Amino acid sequence: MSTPPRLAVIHTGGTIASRPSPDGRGLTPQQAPSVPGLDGVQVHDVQPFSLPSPHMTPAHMGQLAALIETLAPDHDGMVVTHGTDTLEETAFALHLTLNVPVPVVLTGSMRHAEEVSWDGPANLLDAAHVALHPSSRERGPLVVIGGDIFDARTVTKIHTTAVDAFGGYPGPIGRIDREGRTPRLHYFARPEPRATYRPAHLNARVEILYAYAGWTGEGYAEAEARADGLVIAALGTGNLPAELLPLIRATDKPVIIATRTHAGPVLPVYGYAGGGATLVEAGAIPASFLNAHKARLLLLILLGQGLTREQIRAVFERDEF
Ligand SMILES: NC(=O)C[C@H](N)C(=O)O
Repeated sequence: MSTPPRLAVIHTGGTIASRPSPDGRGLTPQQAPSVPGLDGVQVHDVQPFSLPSPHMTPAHMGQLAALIETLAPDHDGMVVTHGTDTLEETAFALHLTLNVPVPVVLTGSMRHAEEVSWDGPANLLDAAHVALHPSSRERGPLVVIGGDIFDARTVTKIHTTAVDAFGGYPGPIGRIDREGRTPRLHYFARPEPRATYRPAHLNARVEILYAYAGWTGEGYAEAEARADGLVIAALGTGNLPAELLPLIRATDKPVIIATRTHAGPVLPVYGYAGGGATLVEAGAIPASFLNAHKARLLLLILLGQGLTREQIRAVFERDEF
């Protein structure tokens, strides 16, 4: 008799575990959900935290990675339930640090268990099927929401309330549907090799600044003084008002230029003061196509690994993430 597949479900909180609190003060994580309708699978539930995801920190992400590494040898697939607000950050932190052969799939819900349109059970079942499917191996941590399968590098939350709240450029890398009770899973591309990192700590201070028309650098000097590195959500292909150029030139800390635009790479093409070409010439590092909060996590991890500014530049330039 063959042994049943073993699935670990790691619960961290979020709306998928939330209900209206009895004191009428709004939704709070209260009860981890169970996977519905998974016959013939040995499910092992673990609950390291019960957090709304805005309370998630890099330290929690590090604890989660360590837990996944401990559980991986005894499981065939792993699901992580998570609040959707910072789900993409945890997924990316795991993508950068985890090196386990077992598929790891993050999911959450946009509606809570007492709403008529609760999306938790279907997302959880989809995530479980994806995690146990052999084609999900070697792809790094995945995110499954609304039947779409995303990779951790590009996925992002694109809507505050819709059930299909996740997207990102260029979009899903796969799709899961069910024919009756049978899962039908398709991937649109082959797995790719990816770099992983082993930071000694996740304590570096990395702050994000958000650019806007008329910004003359308010907040920059304070952030630069206290942080180990900065990320700027800059304009378009990675441009800033002219006032930022001398400020960036004056620091030898890593300053990563991401974009506040929702898709596309940062390219140092403009030569006017503050244009991307001048920022790079002044020492800034383009974030490639990572959004500001993912670029922040990569920088945090590279600083925790002890990399110099030039080594950090090489990682971003070569897309080693
Ligand atoms: N849909 C959700 O899970 C949102 C919730 N605020 C969270 O991220 O914990």
